[in-house]
Amino acid sequence: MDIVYIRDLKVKTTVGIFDWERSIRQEVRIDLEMGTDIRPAADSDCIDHTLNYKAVAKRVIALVESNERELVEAMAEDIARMVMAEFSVPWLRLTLGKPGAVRGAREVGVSIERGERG
Ligand SMILES: Nc1nc2c(c(=O)[nH]1)N=C([C@H](O)[C@@H](O)CO)CN2
Repeated sequence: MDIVYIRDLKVKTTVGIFDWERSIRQEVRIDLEMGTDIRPAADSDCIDHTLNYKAVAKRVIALVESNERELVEAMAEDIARMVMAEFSVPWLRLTLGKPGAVRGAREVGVSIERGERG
């Protein structure tokens, strides 16, 4: 299986368990790897034959910007389900991080893997 990826996608959203976090928008950082077969696109050199990372990124940004969750776990699962359903992705690995959320750590968050690798 091949991978189409989006790395270091930064989006502002409302996420967190504390009252002060419910009233602000903070940045989350997303890495997304999506399983696919790139050979049809490699042979045809045509965007219609591949998983369009720009289209996926636009949907992820729209979802995260409009999403309000307490936990990064919930937000990560929302993104994974949307990508798999809307783009027919059979397998993905997603990291959702909150930069600077914990003093002394560059980033905290979750990494999840969903679906079957072909
Ligand atoms: N496993 C998690 N732990 C924590 C989360 C979370 O979403 N998942 N969230 C927080 C707070 O919102 C934190 O990010 C604020 O600094 C704490 N732990």
